[in-house]
Amino acid sequence: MVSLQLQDLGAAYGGNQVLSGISTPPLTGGQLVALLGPNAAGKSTLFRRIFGLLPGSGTVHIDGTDSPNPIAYMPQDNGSRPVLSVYEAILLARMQGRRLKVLPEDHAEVERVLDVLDIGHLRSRNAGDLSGGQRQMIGAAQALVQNPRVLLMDEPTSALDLSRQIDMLTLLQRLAKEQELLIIVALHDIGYALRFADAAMVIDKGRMIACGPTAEVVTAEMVREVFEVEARIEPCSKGSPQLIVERRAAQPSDLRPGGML
Ligand SMILES: Nc1ncnc2c1ncn2[C@@H]1O[C@H](COP(=O)(O)OP(=O)(O)OP(=O)(O)O)[C@@H](O)[C@H]1O
Repeated sequence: MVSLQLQDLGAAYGGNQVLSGISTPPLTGGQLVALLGPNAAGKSTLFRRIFGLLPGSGTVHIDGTDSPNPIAYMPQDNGSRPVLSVYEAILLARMQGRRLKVLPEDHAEVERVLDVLDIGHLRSRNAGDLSGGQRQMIGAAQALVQNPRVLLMDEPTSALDLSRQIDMLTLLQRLAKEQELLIIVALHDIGYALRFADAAMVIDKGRMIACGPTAEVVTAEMVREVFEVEARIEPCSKGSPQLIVERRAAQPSDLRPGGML
């Protein structure tokens, strides 16, 4: 089974150090892992560093696979290629790092992901003419069609409506289990992390705060410290944990004369 371990990763843009000392225990396939952190914490940068788009210190270890391209990365905004149809854009993603000749199995894979994501009706549309949510679904298709063992997805639900958010996270949870993939999703919705993720990584100001089983990592204390919000985590009537946000946590600056309190 695939496993990914980060050791002391760092990354910088120019002279600006954005990530440092990011380490994890081995994260094994079969799990959906939520990557959590406030705006500008370094989540996208961490994905770029793991995927090899950014140089930096430290090591990314991948074991348990002989795939030449074990990792796929879905960026926050996959941009658009107005000259391609949706089908062609997904096929192009499939061929990256493979070979020049398109084989029947490549077309079969494109058909498979169109079907899995229920976006077959978009196949002939111009990839540049899609809505934000449709573009996000195409981005997911472009990552899945590469048949990765490790899938990094940067806020894959941010542009989706409520039912599609649930569909997407349910699908990722199922794919992780059925195909023993390691799927890491950056999320802003901590409630979704509690509901869907087996494990969670929390980063803040470019540092790893916690990494482990979701129930151990996502606590009211962590939410207060990292997200500056007072919240409770309580089981809903069906027994699953949910986040109940009460208010913004008081900050030292709020206590100064003229501050919020
Ligand atoms: N291409 C870049 N050049 C210079 N600085 C960058 C670049 N991309 C990101 N940064 C900076 O790196 C820091 C981390 O950004 P990053 O996009 O990784 O955060 P994030 O956790 O994904 O944020 P968000 O939740 O807002 O998407 C920020 O201070 C950001 O301004």
